[in-house]
Amino acid sequence: MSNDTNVDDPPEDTDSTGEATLEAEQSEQSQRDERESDGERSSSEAGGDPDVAGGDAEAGGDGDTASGGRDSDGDGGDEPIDEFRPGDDSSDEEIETVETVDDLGSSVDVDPGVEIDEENAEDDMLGGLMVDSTADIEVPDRLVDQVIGQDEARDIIIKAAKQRRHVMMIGSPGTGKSMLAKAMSQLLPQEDLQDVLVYHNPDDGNEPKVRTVPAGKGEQIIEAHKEEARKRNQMRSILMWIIIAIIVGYAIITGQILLGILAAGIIWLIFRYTSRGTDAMVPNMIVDNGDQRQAPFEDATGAHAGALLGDVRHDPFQSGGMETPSHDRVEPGGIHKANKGVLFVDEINTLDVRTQQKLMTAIQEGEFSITGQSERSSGAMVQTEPVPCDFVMIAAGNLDAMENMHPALRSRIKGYGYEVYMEDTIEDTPEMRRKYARFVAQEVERDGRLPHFTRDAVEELILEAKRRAGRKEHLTLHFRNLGGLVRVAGDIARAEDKEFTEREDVLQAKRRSRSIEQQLADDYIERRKDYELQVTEDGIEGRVNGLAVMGEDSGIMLPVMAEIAPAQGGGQVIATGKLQEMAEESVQNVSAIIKKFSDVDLSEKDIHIQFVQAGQQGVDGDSASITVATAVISALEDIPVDQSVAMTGSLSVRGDVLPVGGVTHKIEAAAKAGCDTVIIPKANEQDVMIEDEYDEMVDIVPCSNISEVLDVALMGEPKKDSLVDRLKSITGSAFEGSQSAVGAGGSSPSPQ
Ligand SMILES: Nc1ncnc2c1ncn2[C@@H]1O[C@H](COP(=O)(O)OP(=O)(O)OP(=O)(O)O)[C@@H](O)[C@H]1O
Repeated sequence: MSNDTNVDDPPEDTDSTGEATLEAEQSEQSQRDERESDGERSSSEAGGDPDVAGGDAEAGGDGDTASGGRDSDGDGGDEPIDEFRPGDDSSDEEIETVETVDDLGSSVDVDPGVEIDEENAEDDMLGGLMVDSTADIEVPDRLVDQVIGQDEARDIIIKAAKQRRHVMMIGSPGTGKSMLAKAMSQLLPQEDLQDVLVYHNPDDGNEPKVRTVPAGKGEQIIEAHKEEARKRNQMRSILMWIIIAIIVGYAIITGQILLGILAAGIIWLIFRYTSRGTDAMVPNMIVDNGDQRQAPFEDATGAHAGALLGDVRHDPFQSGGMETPSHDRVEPGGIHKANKGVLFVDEINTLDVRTQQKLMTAIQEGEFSITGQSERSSGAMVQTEPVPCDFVMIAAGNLDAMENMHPALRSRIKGYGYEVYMEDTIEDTPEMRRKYARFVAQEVERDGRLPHFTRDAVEELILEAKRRAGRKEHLTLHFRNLGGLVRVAGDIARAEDKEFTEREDVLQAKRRSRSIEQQLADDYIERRKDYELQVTEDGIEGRVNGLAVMGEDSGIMLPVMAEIAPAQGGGQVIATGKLQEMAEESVQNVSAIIKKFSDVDLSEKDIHIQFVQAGQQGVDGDSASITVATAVISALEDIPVDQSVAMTGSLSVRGDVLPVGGVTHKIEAAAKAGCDTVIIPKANEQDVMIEDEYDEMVDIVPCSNISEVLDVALMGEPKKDSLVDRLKSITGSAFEGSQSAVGAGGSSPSPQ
């Protein structure tokens, strides 16, 4: 045998030593088991345990033939395997040592690698970054340094990596949950990595043995076993041909040629049949970390039970020498491949309850046997010894995920780790804008084919990030969508063979990459125009152009109509479908004011409210409450509403107009629909980031009180003036005090 293999090389004396290799490994395994049962160690510590590694060396070198490949002291003795690391080999010199968490502060700020004009940083869209294009910006190597915003989540990831704690990240899609999980795997120490081998168990074929060895060692063991099997087969084959030659020779001499050929055939078959057993000696390496340069990252999102927990394949030939040995059919699950690394499960609630329970056991025990997942498969008969799965779990999802997740699993994560809510927006500061410029550089580098972005193009993207935040002086943290815009803009520039992606390309990309909701909303506006449902001229009593949000980034105009009729019994608010509740609330809010300025007794009236042509979408928040209030007051007082006005805002019982979300998209929708004036809550004034093209089309009127709303929206002096005066006298300016208590909610789940 060649001497350049390793400590596990089987000895020269093939047959006996072949057995010896396996026996030694197995006896070492059983010793280990005994030690484990004595509480001496757990399998999760196996990687660093010199006993195991030493035993391993013993196993391989049992025939005194441990080669000099790793025997650096030249004594021909056994080198303990735990001293072997992939990096030990001179051919592996280029392997970088992954920096560990100890090299990190808790909050890392990365130098963009360019000069900053501090004086003008505040006013500059790029926060004073003195660059001509993103090509001048340095992108940090480590993923954790590329994460923008989400400071709390980032600090927790760094801390959790140090302490090997589980983390649950809840938040909107595309805010960096899986990016942070990957970043964590770069922070975990690489030295702990292990290979996992599954062996045939001669005592019980249905309970394969499991053994862990330091990363890189598994490959050598497999090679040694294969070499051993090959040699044994070679010997058998020589023996077989000698016997066949003797039989054929004898047959020729005695003239019984046919009988001789038959006998030779039988001999050949017997040898073939029995030689299969030799291959069964080769272990099955189910986790191979030999080439792994960092702790493993396993994304088990949407994985079925087998992919997550491991499986044993079905064997259609279960007897007659045709069967595949059970250890060879063992497949690892994500939990096993993530051993010593990170297991990331997004939308954790989509895992079925049984799988979540098993995942819980795996987290608790740090090891989990592999068995066939399908009851009807022959794999279900097989159950391996426990396989190590000492991973850090990062569970992710949105708020629903948390509600539907197994409470005990959540408690495991919470009890042994951290929970963090991902932010949707971040304060707009010069430093942050510099990071957003770096984000563009990161995305260009990640894609690898896009032309770098000019300064103007980056400015336009940062402006879009502001716009998408829907909250004053904030930037959106929905980076996946923003990254999508970067890619579309880059693709446009690339298609035109440009050296750089320019502002014009970003503007074009914005038009092209409209969301489905935006496309629907535009289509909706067009169709309403066709049928003349959109009224944007004259005055109509009890009809108000309300505004709503569709999806995350588009607005829609939804007229509201009110009609007052004498009540049959007690007065009621009548609206259609699910909107009933919302209409009732709005009417209740306005009723206190109505009682003060009007003699009409609302309890004697039925108030009918119709959200014209509305589906359920867009009007489930309370942003339509000033719309409903205006429609009701107009119907009650018989004063027409100017149809060129659209409005959005929430109403307090005292008549204050409170802030709402999505004003930018709503204003744009009103402009598209042909309105001249849009009433918005005063508190939302700074959230307005409409595109230039709509600037000229509409007047934006911020209002803080219902009297101001009615002053703008109603027509027909002097009736209107007297109403507004009466309202002004009864509704104070309680607003100043109340607005701070209400968040704009631009990106919160419901306020629309
Ligand atoms: N905070 C961030 N900083 C920099 N880039 C980010 C950030 N968040 C997301 N990205 C970019 O967006 C891409 C998608 O993000 P990621 O897959 O981490 O989102 P997620 O929160 O896991 O979403 P989902 O829940 O839909 O899987 C990332 O690959 C990265 O390019």
